[in-house]
Order: sequence, then structure tokens, then C-alpha cells
Amino acid sequence: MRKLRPIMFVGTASDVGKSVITAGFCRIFKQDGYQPAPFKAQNMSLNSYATPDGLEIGRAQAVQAEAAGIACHTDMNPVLLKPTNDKSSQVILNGKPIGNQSAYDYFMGNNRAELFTAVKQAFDRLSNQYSPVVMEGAGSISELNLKHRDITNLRMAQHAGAATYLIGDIDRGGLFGSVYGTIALLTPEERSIIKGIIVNKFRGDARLFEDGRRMLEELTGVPVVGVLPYFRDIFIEQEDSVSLEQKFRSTVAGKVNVAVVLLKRLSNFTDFDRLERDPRVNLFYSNQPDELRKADIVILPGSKNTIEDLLTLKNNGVASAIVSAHKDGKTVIGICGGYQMMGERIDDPDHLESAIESIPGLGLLPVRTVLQPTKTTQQRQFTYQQQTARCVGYEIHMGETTVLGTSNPVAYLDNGLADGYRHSHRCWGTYLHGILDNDVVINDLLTDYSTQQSESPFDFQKFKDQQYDRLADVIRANIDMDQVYATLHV
Ligand SMILES: NC(=O)CC[C@H](N)C(=O)O
Repeated sequence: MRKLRPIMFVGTASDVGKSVITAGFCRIFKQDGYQPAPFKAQNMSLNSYATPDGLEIGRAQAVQAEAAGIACHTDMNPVLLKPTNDKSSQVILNGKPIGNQSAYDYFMGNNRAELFTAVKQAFDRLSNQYSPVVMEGAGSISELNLKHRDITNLRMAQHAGAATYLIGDIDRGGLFGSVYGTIALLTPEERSIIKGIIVNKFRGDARLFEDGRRMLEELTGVPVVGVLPYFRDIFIEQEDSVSLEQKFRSTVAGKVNVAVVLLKRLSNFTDFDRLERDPRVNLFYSNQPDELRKADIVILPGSKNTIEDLLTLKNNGVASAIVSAHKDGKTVIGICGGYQMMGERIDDPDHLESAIESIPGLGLLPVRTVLQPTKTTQQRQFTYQQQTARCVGYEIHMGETTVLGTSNPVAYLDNGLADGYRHSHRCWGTYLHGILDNDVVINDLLTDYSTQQSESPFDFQKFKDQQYDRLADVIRANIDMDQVYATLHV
């Protein structure tokens, strides 16, 4: 294996584009014949993924692994925090839940020494197998009050000996202040590992920024290795639900209108990326009963807090809008938490997700769910209904759902078990995240609403692969890769 030093991308703030740039560099190193792997010590997100060995990691690292052309592993993201409510998160360590914030407090004692040891071990295992490790920091690196117990940013970069690049976001403004300030607040040792600055999200002709670039270099003494354009035409999965805000839309005439119910703790919104790209479909997120009523298909997505999110829907009129959509003959489907909500009742006797022990469901499906301390995290292969095509998806849930009466599954898993409940063609629920990435499922969902057949089957995997290549092209065109490589030779 050709060896390079690890490289790390850190930010002046959150949402400056670290995860996308990390994914792009994973693809570049793969194209250049290296064996890269992504790493982020700690991620906070409700989008997660199941690894091939049945463990859970943040979705962003799974995406970056895909860009690197390798299977994902928990060593790429040893700590994942999944916010269940405003005060507490479920803590996933090396792929398994170790409890909620209270357990986390325990780990935080002693300035999180145990967690830091665990993430360093994960990094070391990864760097024995791959090179370069392409690392991502979290949020901003200048949160001085948190620095002594940081396990994700510069302490991790120092452990790894990573050539570190600071990303600033010019679109949100304040670039000079944030980049200059961030570097000024570093200790001399920390400063010595910062090898370059990347200006991200530049709109317009980057040549206009030449003066700015020189000023930034003079101010900080650190080279600006590139200015990346603001682009929206390359599809890379987003990790934050901040991006959902930009998707708020309503119905469109002449399209199959699909409404995804916007939940406070919506998890795995990547479930809808493929459907959103179908030319027959107008997909929008909404929590407005009137907008939901206008849709042809209503989808209840996953939730990290099924009971509290359902309670909100009951209070804001969305629950009755969904039930009346169903009565009016529209399609209503649920995925994971949404499937649980469609049933008769949900119980949480151990208060895994909230203080509320039990809530009646929407009563659309004869199933009942009890949240259990052991979590299912599995990649799945399955067949859908009577179709023979092999489909893929994954499960991530605490809930165990039982069918009251005769079963009528949505899908048949490769392990011989059945999944979900199908009340009718227009009313069903499943635990399978990613089910809507499969053509046979999408075509079945849309048959009642569109005479158009999808042209050629849409190969989502191939599409994503092309997008990683396009991302790599944009980075190569705007970042001086020779300069970057010069900092990586061991
Ligand atoms: N991903 C999900 O929707 C999970 C649903 C629910 N919170 C559970 O853990 O069972």
C-alpha cells in the first residue's frame, strides 16, 4: 500500500462543507490509486446507516466510504450522537448504543478520557489498513471552552499527525474574520499542523477573489490552496436537516405529488433522495395539514422519537389530515418510525425515547410496537411483494412490531423473515430504510398515479458514483492538488 499522511478537514463553523469536501477527497485519492478511508471521531446526526457487520454509523461516513469505494465500518465513525429530544442524545459507541445522555455524562467525566481513548483506537485500526485516512472535524475548531475535552478536532488531528486544512464559508460572510480569528486562536503546536486554507461556496468568477486570497495569506501566514465554487448541481447526500428547509415546497400540477411529513426528530431523510429525482414525482416536506391533504401520496418517515413526534402530529392537526387522506383513498405509507405510528399503539416501558410510556397510533395498520433496549441495525436484501427483483435496504430501530392477526408482509427478507404490514396497495408500512431506492417499489407506488413508465431503470448506485467523480473534478479544477500532495508525503 502506498502510504500518505492522514489529511484532515476542519471548519471555522458547522455547515461550511466539510463532509462534502471529505467525500470529494476520498474519491480523488481512490482515483489516484491510493486506498483512502474516511474518519470522523464523533458525529451528531439523525441520519445513520447499518454497516455490513450489523452496526451503526453516521450516514456521512457511509457516503464518504462509498466515495472511497470501500464498505463502511464503525471505525470510520466510532461515536455517533443521535438527539432524541432537546436535552438528550442516544450515544452510539463503536456501532452500539450505550445509553442516553446520562451514560454519556459518565463518559464525559475525566474530560472524556475513555471516549478519546476509544476513538484513537478506532483511528489506529483504520490507519493500519488504509492510506490516506481522510479525516473530518466537527463544527468550529475555535470553541475554546470545549477544547480541553475535544475528541473530534485538533486533538484528534495531532494524534493522527494529519495535514490539516481549514475550510471557511464565503457565502455566509465574515470569511476574513472567521479564518483569521480561528488561526489566531490556535496554540503554536496546533498552528503548525494547519497546512492550508480552503475557501468554500464562492459564487461567481473565482479570479475576482485573487486580492482576497493574497490578503488572507498575508494575514494568516497560511497558504490558500483553493477556492471552491458554490454548486448545487452535484448530488451528494446531505447530513443535516438544515438542508431540508431549502426543500420546502408544495404541490405541482401534472406531477405525482408526494408529501413527506416533516417531523421534529425525522431520521434518515436520505430515504427520499431517489424518489425526489424521479421525473414523475414532485416531492416535498410539510407539516401543514392543508398541504398534506393536497398530496397524492403521504409518507410518514422515520423518527428518533416516535411517541413525541406522533403526539405533535396529533396536536397540530397533521394526524387527522393523514387519516382523512387515507379515507379519501390516497396512498399513505410509513417507514420505520412512520410505520410504528401507523399502527394501533406504541409503548416505551423503559423510557428509551421519552417520558411518555404509551400512545395510541393512527390505527391505519393492525400492528403494535414496543421499544426495546436492544437495537436492530442490519443491512437487508429482500424481495418486494410478488416481485422477484432483489432489493436492498437497511434497518435501524429499537422498536419491535407485532402484527395483530394474520400477517400480510410488504417484503420478504433474505434471512427468511417477513417485514412490514400491507393493508392495501395504498396503505402499508415497513422497517426497511432505503426501500424507495429500489425501482420495483417506486414503480409500484406510482402506478396508480402515473401512466408514464420510468424510462430506463434508474441506476441510483451508478448515478451516485458519477456524482462523486463530478465532485472530484470540481475539487481538482479549483484546488492545487500538487500543493496538497506535497503536505502528505511521509
Ligand atoms: N429509524 C427509525 O425511524 C426508528 C424508529 C424508532 N425511533 C425506533 O427506534 O424504533
